[in-house]
Amino acid sequence: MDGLWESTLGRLRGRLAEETYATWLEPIRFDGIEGRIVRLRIPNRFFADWISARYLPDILESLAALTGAEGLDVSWVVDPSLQEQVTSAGQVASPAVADREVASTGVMLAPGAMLADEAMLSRGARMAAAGRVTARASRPPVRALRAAGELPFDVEGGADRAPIARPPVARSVAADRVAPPVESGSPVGEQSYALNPRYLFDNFVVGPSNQLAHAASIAASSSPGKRYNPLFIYSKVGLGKTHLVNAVGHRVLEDRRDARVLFLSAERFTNEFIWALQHKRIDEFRARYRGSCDVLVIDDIQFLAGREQTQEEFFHTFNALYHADKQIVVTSDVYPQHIPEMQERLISRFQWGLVADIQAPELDTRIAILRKKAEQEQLHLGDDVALLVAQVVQSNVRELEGTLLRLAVLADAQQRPLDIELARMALGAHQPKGRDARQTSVEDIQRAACEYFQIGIKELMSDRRHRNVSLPRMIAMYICRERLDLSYPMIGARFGNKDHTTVMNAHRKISGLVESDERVKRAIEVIERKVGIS
Ligand SMILES: Nc1ncnc2c1ncn2[C@@H]1O[C@H](COP(=O)(O)OP(=O)(O)OP(=O)(O)O)[C@@H](O)[C@H]1O
Repeated sequence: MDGLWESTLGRLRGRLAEETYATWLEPIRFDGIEGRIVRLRIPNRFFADWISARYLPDILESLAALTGAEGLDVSWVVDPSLQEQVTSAGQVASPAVADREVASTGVMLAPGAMLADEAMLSRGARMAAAGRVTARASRPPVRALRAAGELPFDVEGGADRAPIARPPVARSVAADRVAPPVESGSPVGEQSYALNPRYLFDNFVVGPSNQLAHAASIAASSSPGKRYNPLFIYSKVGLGKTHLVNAVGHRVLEDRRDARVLFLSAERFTNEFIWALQHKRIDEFRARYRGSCDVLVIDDIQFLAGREQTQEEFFHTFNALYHADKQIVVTSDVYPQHIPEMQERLISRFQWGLVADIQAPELDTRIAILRKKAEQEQLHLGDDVALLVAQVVQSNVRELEGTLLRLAVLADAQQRPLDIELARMALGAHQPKGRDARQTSVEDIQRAACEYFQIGIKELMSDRRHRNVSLPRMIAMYICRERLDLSYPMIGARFGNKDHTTVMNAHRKISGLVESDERVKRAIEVIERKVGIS
């Protein structure tokens, strides 16, 4: 368990100032995971809000990647004995009082708020970490945070009536205790702190499955607001939408350091909107999203489904930005028309610019992603292990990365190299066995066939009857029929809408040749081996 927590912290450590790390992360005690609940002990309640606002998504993401658990949530336990560690980091504290009083004043620090410069971490915040926040003393730190651009609004006025800071729910903020947003304020490009620093174009692997979305993202970021506005990217979960749109934000800031880039989830947009309404701060909210923003990136827009009032607000935000030539980037898990309970006028606006999808990556792209990830994590990854993992995990890049990291942790725990034996042992239960090739896709087979016969995918899909093309096509169809659980019409549809009789004929013909023609037999063997179903 300790190793798991250490690995999790290790991933955060490199990205934070040493002082920040020592102040906020070192004092946390990890008491394990029960079911989906991660048990964390903290010195005082302030930690719960602070960590939630800044580090919790990353912590949970790491834990999920390392353990394979999904939908993790946190249970916080205040343990005043940990206060010592905080104070020994250079603070003076009166812990128990502070903890009780922070809870009772209900001063709430923006769960989910955008990151302020860690290096600018205010003394007030550190005092709060050290428990020096009392009912009255809580105000200076909040003011200090505001001054440092870490809190947007004056939360002091409503402190008496403000909701009590409850243990936050990871990744979702209940609408009745939504967080105030962080205001822009000063330093150049400070809005970029909302962007995930790991999600760059440089470490995004491009393949046929994401080429269009990638190219459109590059174009949108090189001339924001001019081409592809809005840019709408959709895909199933874990295929790189968030990564790409973060990369757009980073690229815009690289080109123009003072650009105001706002990145947030639609959930957060909703929560801030409700908060602003409740606290009569709607003008500030609008100024932020309509007036002082050059690029607005909204992740997971489908979250607005059925939320009429927020959709209305977003509609006006969209119009204001669009007419001011500001870039809008939106992601979704489905095509605009398929988002349920979404206003027609929004759906049509989403299609004004460019709509690009990301498909599940092909085998080669999956392998390249694994290599890139291994390079980043400084893991030695043999070709055979990369191939095996890429064959086993096909439909979700997050899962692909998680599998690799789990193997690395396992190798570490067993003090042995991350080699094919270990990978086979660990992934054994998931390996395609014999003719069970559910993990292999038609596209994988098509690509492998094209590679073997040195023809292009377009030719394979075409109606050309020249033997150089028709033989590879028939062989690919034959393998699909033999190895995948697909009907003739289904296969035909995936080969450029061919009739099912074409597939039947191909299957019959190759079934005959496989016995008599060594070259055909060999081609089938090699292609099947390449896609992992030999
Ligand atoms: N082409 C790629 N190259 C490198 N890494 C990738 C690629 N695609 C996805 N990833 C990685 O996979 C993980 C999941 O990606 P991301 O969070 O962007 O997916 P998503 O589509 O936004 O998922 P969700 O729908 O769950 O929000 C991230 O760690 C991301 O860096």
